[in-house]
Amino acid sequence: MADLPRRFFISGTDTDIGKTFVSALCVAGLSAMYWKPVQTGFPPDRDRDTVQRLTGLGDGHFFPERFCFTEPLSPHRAAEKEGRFIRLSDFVLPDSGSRHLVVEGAGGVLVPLADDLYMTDLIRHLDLPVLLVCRTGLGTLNHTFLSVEALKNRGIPIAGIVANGPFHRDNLEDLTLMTGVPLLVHVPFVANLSEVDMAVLFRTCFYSRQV
Ligand SMILES: Nc1ncnc2c1ncn2[C@@H]1O[C@H](COP(=O)(O)OP(=O)(O)OP(=O)(O)O)[C@@H](O)[C@H]1O
Ligand SMILES: C[C@H](N)[C@H](N)CCCCCC(=O)O
Ligand SMILES: [Mg+2]
Repeated sequence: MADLPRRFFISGTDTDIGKTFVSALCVAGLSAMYWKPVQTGFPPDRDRDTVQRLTGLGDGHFFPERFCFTEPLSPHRAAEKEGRFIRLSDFVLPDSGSRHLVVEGAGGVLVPLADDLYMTDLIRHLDLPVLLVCRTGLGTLNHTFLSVEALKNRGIPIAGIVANGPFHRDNLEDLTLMTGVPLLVHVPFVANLSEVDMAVLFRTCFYSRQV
């Protein structure tokens, strides 16, 4: 099984890349706790609810967001539109006890939380290793290499890459060979989410290595 730390931060190479989907996999497969520190576009978007729907787990697996903003924007702009301000001191990592803890970011690794405050600053503040979610197709090499460089340059440990989407052997090999970051797992595209058992899919993905 791909080694996963007890507590980790799921970031990605972009928004809409599959962080919540991969979070749901990990929460289901590890019976973990889930925390989305900053949610924008709520309502209607709430990743916490999506993870609960996909996993079928009870409220006890979910910590409340530290910030929810209405506008579906970058957190710094969403906060500004509500006259609010995000500071690092606002964030305290919740205690998940003996359970795994999955923390999901918003967008990619350098999304701004405020002027001169970025998602990477939050990751370092929480002192968590990163699972970096990327797409599998054309374009992922550049996006992933840029994200890996941003994390490495800030001394943020990367637990591994999660390649999310249709299988692409060359890209999956290059992603790890050219970054030195382990490819933890390839998550396939699931056509019918209503029929998938996320815990089973987690074990299928994380216990059997495809490349
Ligand atoms: N492997 C997959 N199979 C099927 N659908 C997927 C898969 N990965 C992601 N999706 C779908 O793609 C959409 C975007 O995924 P997701 O919400 O996880 O992105 P995100 O990175 O969490 O976005 P945000 O930055 O807003 O948090 C969702 O509708 C999700 O269900
Ligand atoms: C609204 C969206 N679903 C995310 N929650 C926030 C994504 C911020 C992306 C900012 C950017 O990289 O341009
Ligand atoms: Mg999400």
